[in-house]
Amino acid sequence: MLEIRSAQKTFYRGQADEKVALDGLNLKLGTGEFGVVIGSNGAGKSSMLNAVSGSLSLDSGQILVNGDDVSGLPVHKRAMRLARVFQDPMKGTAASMTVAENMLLADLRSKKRSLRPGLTNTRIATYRERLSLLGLGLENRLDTRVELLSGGQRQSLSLIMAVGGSPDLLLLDEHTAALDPRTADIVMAATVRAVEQLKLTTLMVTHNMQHAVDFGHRVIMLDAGRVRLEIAGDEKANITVPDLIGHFAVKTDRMLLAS
Ligand SMILES: Nc1ncnc2c1ncn2[C@@H]1O[C@H](COP(=O)(O)OP(=O)(O)OP(=O)(O)O)[C@@H](O)[C@H]1O
Repeated sequence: MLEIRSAQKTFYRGQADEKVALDGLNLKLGTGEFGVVIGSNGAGKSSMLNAVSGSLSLDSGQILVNGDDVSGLPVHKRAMRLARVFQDPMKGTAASMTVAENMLLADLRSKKRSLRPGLTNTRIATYRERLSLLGLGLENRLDTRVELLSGGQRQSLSLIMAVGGSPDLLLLDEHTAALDPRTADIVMAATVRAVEQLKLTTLMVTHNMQHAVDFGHRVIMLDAGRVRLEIAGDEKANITVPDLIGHFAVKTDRMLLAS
């Protein structure tokens, strides 16, 4: 469960280039719920994910994960409960380490630091099984250094590493945006499978309106640092890409009228 309460963040407050990134943002996501976040450039999507993961400190407001207020916790403490996959396939994995070593690193992230078992046969078997879900043959490349993988393979590995520890919250930050369409489909299919199987509470930011239509339980549209629109249930099931784009257009028309 995720709850964002009255999140406020202003960059360069009081200066000529003051930017309000989050303006009293409120959002609730139930356990196992998959929310898809859309919004124009500068709407506050990344700031929201950064505030949840702890890399951006709020001016005021709270972030609760499964009812616990994590607002004061640094990134590394929150990382034991949250997993995040970034847009850049190079970001989520350690290039000079092998696939298996990366999987082990991800496993240890959510464990107490005193417990440091190595790459045991049991672990290797588990990693093979997890990776085989992708259908990319990565389960046969456990000893390959990650820098030798393609961007799509690396991103798929990042996803499997992120969901491996069944995090309380999964943050997907345009995680398929840098991939070719076929690989993006593979990563999205693996995402949906993992989210459903593990009942992960998930927040996915995307600029891909087809993905917003096809995936998730709820579309959350941000605008100027707040939630402007939420679409769920039957409305979500029946929404089309032009409908969604129409919501962006309304904003543009309003802005034109105001100018
Ligand atoms: N580190 C920063 N310093 C100054 N201003 C920032 C910073 N990060 C974000 N902003 C500003 O905060 C506002 C929200 O930005 P944010 O990156 O959260 O939007 P976004 O919805 O993720 O946009 P995009 O779709 O372009 O990634 C913007 O006006 C942006 O210029």
